[in-house]
Amino acid sequence: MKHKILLNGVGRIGKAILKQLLDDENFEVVAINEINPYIKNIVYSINHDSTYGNLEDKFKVKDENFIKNSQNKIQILNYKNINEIDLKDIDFIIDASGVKHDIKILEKLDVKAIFLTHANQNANINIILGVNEKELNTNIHKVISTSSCNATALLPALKIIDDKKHIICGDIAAIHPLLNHQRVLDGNFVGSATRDVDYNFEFGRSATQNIIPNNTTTIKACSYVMPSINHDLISSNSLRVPTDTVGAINVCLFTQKDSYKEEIIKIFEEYEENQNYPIVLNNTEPLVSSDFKKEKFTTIIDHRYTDVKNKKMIKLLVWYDNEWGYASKTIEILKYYTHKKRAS
Ligand SMILES: NC(=O)c1ccc[n+]([C@@H]2O[C@H](COP(=O)([O-])OP(=O)(O)OC[C@H]3O[C@@H](n4cnc5c(N)ncnc54)[C@H](O)[C@@H]3O)[C@@H](O)[C@H]2O)c1
Repeated sequence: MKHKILLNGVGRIGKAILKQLLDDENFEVVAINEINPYIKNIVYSINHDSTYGNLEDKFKVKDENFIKNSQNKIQILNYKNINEIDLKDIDFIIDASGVKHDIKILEKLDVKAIFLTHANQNANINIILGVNEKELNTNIHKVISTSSCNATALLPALKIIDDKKHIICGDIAAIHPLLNHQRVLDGNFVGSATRDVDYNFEFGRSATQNIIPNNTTTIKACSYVMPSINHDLISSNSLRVPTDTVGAINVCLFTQKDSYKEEIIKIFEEYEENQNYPIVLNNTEPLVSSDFKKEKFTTIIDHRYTDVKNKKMIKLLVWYDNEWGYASKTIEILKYYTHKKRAS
C-alpha cells in the first residue's frame, strides 16, 4: 500500500513535488487542496509549465472534483483552512501553500506528519539533509519544516567547512530567480508576513526589468537547523534576478584554521563520493544557470571560483534549482521519515 498524501497548495513548489511523486512506488498524492477554485485552471497549470515543459501523461477533469491521467486520480479540494479537511484517508500532508499556519492546529490534525516547504521557527523541527536529519524523532516531531531553498543549498557547505576549519564570520549573497509574489511591471508593494514593509517596497517593482536587492531569510533559516550558524556570524543579502529558476549563492567565509584552495576542493570531492543523498555536486565545467535546471543535487559547488586568500578566507559559489531541486529534498525528507518510523 502506498502512503497517501494531501498536497496543500499547487503553485511552483507544489507542482514540482506533485510531478516528482507521480510515478513513485511508495507515495501517491491522492488529494490537492487549493484556494484556486477553478479546477480546469489547476489541470491546465499542471499540464503546461513554462519552466519545466509540458506533462506527457496529461490530466483531465473527471467527475467534477477529481483530476485523472492514465496512472493517477487526485481529488481536488477548495478549503481555505487546512483543519476543515476530512483527513481520514490521508497519511501525510505536504503544505506548499506558503500560509503561516498556527502550528498548534497542525499538531492536532489526524495525520502522521505535516511537511512545511518553508523555514519555520515554530515547527517541531526544521530539517536540512546532510546537516541534521539524524535529529528527527518520529515519535515527537509531527510538524516538520523542510527549510528554505537557499538554506538547503547553503548549509551543507557551511557545515562541511565549519566541521573542518571552524567558521569565525562570513557573508553570503543569494542570487535568486523571481518568485510569484513579485510584480511583472511596477505596482504596489507586495505584503509579506516575514519581511518589514520597507523591505517590500522593492518587490512592488518590475521583476522582469530589475535586479532587486533585498533582505534574505537564508541565515535565519540556517539557524533553525544549526543554531551556531546565525546572523551574529554571517551577514547576508539577496539579489532577485529575472530568470525562472536556479539560484546561486556567493559565499565568503573567514576561518580559524588555515586552508589551501586544493585542500578545500578535495574536501568537497570526498564528501560527494561518500554522501548518502544527492547533496553535493562538484562542477568545473563552463556551465550557466539553466544547465542546473532539474538538478537534484542542491549544493553544487562551482570550483571555477573556489578560492582561498591568506589561508583564512574561503570563497565558494553554490548553485541549486530552487524549485525542482528543493522539491526533491522535501520528498527525500518525507522518505527518510518513513524509513526511520519503520525502523523505530
Ligand atoms: N519558489 C521557490 O523557489 C521556493 C523554494 C523553496 C520554498 N518555497 C516556499 O514554498 C511555499 C510556496 O511557494 P511557491 O513559490 O510555490 O508559491 P506559489 O505562489 O507559486 O504557490 C502557492 C500556491 O498555494 C496556493 N494557496 C495559497 N493559500 C492557500 C491556502 N490557504 N490553501 C491552499 N492553497 C493555498 C496558491 O493558490 C498557490 O497555488 C512558500 O512558503 C515558499 O516560501 C518556495
